Amino acid sequence: MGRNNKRHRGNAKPRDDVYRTDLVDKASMNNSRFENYYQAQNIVVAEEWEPFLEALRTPLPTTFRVAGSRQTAQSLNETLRDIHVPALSNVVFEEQPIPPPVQIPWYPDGLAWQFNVPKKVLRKSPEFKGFHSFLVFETEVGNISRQEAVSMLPPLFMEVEPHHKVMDMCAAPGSKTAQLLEALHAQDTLTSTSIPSGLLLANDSDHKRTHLLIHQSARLPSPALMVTNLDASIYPGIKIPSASNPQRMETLLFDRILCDVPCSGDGTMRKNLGIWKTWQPMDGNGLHGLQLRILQRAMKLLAPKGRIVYSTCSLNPVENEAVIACALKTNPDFYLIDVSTKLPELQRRPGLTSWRPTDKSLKTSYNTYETFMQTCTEGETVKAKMTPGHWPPEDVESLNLPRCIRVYPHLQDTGGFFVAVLERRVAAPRDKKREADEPADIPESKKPRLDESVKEEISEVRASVKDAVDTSMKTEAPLEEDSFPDAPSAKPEAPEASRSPGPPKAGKAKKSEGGGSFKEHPYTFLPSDDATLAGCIERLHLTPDFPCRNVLVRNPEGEAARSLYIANDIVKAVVQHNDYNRIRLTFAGTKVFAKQEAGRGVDAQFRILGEALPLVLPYTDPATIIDADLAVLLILVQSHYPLCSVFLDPFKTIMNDERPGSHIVRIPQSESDGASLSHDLFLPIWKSNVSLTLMIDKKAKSALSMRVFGSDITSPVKERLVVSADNVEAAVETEVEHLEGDAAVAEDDAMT
Ligand SMILES: C[S@@+](CC[C@H](N)C(=O)[O-])C[C@H]1O[C@@H](n2cnc3c(N)ncnc32)[C@H](O)[C@@H]1O
Repeated sequence: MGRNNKRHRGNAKPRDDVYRTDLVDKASMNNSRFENYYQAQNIVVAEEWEPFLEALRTPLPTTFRVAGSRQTAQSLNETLRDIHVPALSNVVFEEQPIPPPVQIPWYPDGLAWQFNVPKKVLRKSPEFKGFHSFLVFETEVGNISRQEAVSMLPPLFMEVEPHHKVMDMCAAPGSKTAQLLEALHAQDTLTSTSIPSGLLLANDSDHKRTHLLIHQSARLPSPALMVTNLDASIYPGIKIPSASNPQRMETLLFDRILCDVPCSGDGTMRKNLGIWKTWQPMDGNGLHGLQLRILQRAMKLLAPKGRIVYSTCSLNPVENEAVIACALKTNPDFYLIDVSTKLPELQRRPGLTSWRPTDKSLKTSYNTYETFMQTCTEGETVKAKMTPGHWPPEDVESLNLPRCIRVYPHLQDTGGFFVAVLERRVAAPRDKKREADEPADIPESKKPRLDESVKEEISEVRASVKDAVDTSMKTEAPLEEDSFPDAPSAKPEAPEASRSPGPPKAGKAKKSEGGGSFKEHPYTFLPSDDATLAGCIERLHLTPDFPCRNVLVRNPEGEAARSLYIANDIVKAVVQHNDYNRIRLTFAGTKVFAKQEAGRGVDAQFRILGEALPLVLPYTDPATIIDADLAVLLILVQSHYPLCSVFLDPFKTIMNDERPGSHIVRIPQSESDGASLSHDLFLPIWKSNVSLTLMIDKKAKSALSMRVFGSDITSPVKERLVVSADNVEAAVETEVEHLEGDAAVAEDDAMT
């Protein structure tokens, strides 16, 4: 977003309105610097130039994807295809036909969609209004993710498998992290393990943004997730015990690394209109150094035969092909993979082999670094940002740069994007491990010999480290990406600097960028015979194969007090063998159990968190799962604390006989009285002395209600029980229990 980007707060017009391209005059979407620069680069052939510019000036469609690895994904997609799309197929608004949503042709299994409907239609057309509410609800519970189409590409090229060790170097706010997590969990079913053996380490140098990322990722709770807050360009080696000899420590190398680096973001102009006004070539020139250092660090951390995906939402070759070329030249055991047959429906253009950087003066673009230098007088500050690496190397043809992918707005009505997929040839693991271990400042004597131009590049890069850090916030994924127009905010207030891609900040590097004070609670794994844990396992009917040695707590005392988390073996190994302050570990694993007051005369005990149920279910004794039906579900969804006595038998008798505490109910796939459930549903409930509660949050309850009963039938506020003469005592008891219970949950939430 441009320098003059205004922030919108309080009663000001919401950002979404201001930045809608259909509300901004097309005539103001001009920038001769931009046009001259990109014409000089020949980024598209002459006949495509006008369609390219025209597409850039047209509103970007709304795009979303159905979250892939959830049990509900397929049936939700069917609901979209078979119910919503037909219902939206003949909508006419103010005498204009409005096209229904369509599937994005290249996205696997048809799980990604797009539609292009003005906000007015979403608000006023009854058909689209209903569809919009459906999207908002399903987004809030994590079944749908609003994401720009092109931003869905990098994770697809990663080809992540559940056993992979994956790193997302610049991860916040986390839309791609969520996709990577889904891929790690791709094999989840309710009968197989829900704990992948792999790892996803998501990192971002902005501390506040790492918390947004954690919030986003909570939609797919994963014991395989870790979040750190470091500068990716100097990411330290992480120690884990060697697989062959657990007494020996080795450096963790990753099978897959995503470098979705900070960039100038001119591929997002259809959405971030401020860029039209402010674009200038130094935006990209200034970021090249940081982008290169992040990619080079990723190369050091990659396992032999591993894969790196480098991506930007910039069209600028200086931020794209130039970075790839420099990185390949300094790391000859890497090469660009030919991915031309992957996602065959994706229309793309090849990477460039020639480009002509220019500087602030914009007088001309220059063929070579040498010509550029000849035009500069000594001491011109602008030179500091231009290095030989900004230009194509002499042997550019040998690097296979056309294997990079360029996506342009006019090809398939998307944003502009760049992706390169790099693989490491097999190399001696010993050397690779040592390189990975070394931080950025490798002693001169140990450095591999480099040719002169590369040496010069590196010294320039080092000289501009501070500068690059200042500019690193230039483009961050805009945070509204995750919600639909008019949707209530589902996330904490975003930090000011991250609301939109902003201009480089002058002055010192921000404290939060991987260097300031770090105040997170430590991570303590409980002994598997911990008495509280054993009690929890017994009460929740967990099977002996439940991985109790992987349960951790996060409080200064290291006690099983209010919340229990679970992390898989590799996350545990990283936590136990690395100082969490050094790697600025902000999050590890996922919360599965929380303590809850049980009511009068019953001890507080742990309950299963609704969102963690898919994780815990494979470890639950099936004989203890209580059968219910759509009539039971209707009452649980409609009321907050229905008395056991309001249900019909056999459910009523079963629940009356159950002890107070956490239980799981199963509602089989069925249809009745207009309600329809397309697959078996498992839900956590809580039994107090005399009543039941469905233990999922309000939004999840509403989304469930819409899905099964066709509308939101949940009670807007806590209803008071209708008290008749024969249930007055029970009703009073229920109210007291829930007041106690609510207080405990509120306290618990505040603690975690
Ligand atoms: C393009 S955004 C990433 C978007 C993210 N991958 C997603 O899909 O939601 C770039 C991110 O890089 C982060 N960043 C900037 N400089 C960094 C550095 N030196 N190390 C790590 N992260 C950095 C920014 O805070 C920003 O969140």
